[in-house]
Amino acid sequence: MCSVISRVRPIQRALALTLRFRTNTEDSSCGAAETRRFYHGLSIGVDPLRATTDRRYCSRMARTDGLLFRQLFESESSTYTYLLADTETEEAVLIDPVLETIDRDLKLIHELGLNLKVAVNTHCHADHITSTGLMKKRLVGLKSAISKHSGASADIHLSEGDKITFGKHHLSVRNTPGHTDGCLTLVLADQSMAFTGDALLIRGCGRTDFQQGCAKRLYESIHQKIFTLPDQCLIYPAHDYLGQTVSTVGEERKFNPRLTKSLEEFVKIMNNLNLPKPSKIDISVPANLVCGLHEV
Ligand SMILES: N[C@@H](CCC(=O)N[C@@H](CSS)C(=O)NCC(=O)O)C(=O)O
Ligand SMILES: [Fe+2]
Repeated sequence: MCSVISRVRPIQRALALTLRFRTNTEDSSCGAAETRRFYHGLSIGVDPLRATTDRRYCSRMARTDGLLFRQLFESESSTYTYLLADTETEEAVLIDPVLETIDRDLKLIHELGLNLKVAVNTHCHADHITSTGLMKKRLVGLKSAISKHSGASADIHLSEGDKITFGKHHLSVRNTPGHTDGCLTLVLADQSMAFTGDALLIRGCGRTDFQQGCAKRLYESIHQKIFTLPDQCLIYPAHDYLGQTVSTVGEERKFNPRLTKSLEEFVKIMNNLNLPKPSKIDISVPANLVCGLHEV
C-alpha cells in the first residue's frame, strides 16, 4: 500500500492516505471542518463533505483502564466537548458542553447509562454559550464547575490542585491563565490526557487580545503547567479550526509554531494576530458568566 502511494502525485497521495485513514479509524474525523480541509479543491466522484456532515461526534479508545472517553464536536464554533466516565460506577464528567448540542449530549449520556455528576467549563467562553445551566435543569443532581478566577457563577469554584472525581478516576485542576484569567487545564490522574481549553490549541494557542488576555502569562502557563507533563500525554483542546483532533505534549513542545519561540517572540506574535473578534462575543460572555442562563 505504501509503495503504491509513494509513486503517485502528491495530491493524489494525500487523498489516498486520507481515504484510507477515514475508512479504517472512526476517530479520524470529527466533522465538516476537517472534511473541508481535506477535500477543498479536489474533484472526485462522490460528495464526501455531504457524506460526513451528519457525523456529530467521534470516539477514541482511552488508554486508562476502566475509562470511557468520547470527543464530541460542535461545528458552528468548532468546539470540542469531552465526556469521561468510569465504566464500572458509570459516574461521568462533561467538559465544555455547548448549548446548541445539549440534546445530542444528553441523548448520548442517557444511551450509555451514565450518571453525569459534573459539567465543567475550562473558562468563560467568548465564542459560544455553555449548556451547563440548562443541563442542570434537565439532569437532577448535576453540578456545574468553573475556575474561581473566572468571575462566573457555578456550583463548584475550582482552584489549583482540586480534583474532579468520577468513580475511581479524577481530573486534577491546573490554573493556566493568559487567554483568560480563569482558564483551567484538567489533567487525568495518570497524566495520560490533558484538557487544555483555549490555553494550548493544537499547533496554536488561545488568543490574548480580550477577556484579561496576557501573552506573557499564557506563555508561562503553558511552559510551566502543560509542557511539564509527560511527552506522551494526549492534548485535547477546546477548539480546532482545521479538523485536528488530538496532539501530545511532546509534539507541541517540538512543533507548536508559537510556543517553540522565546517569550519575546511569542508576545510579538500574539500582539500581531489581528484576528476578528468572535462573532458571538457580546452575547456569549455575559451569558457564560451565569452558566448560559441569561434572560434576553
Ligand atoms: N471565528 C470564531 C472565533 C475564533 C477565535 O477567536 N478563537 C479563539 C478561541 S474561542 S475564545 C482563539 O483563541 N483563537 C486562537 C487562534 O489563533 O485562532 C468565531 O467567530 O466564533
Ligand atoms: Fe476562549
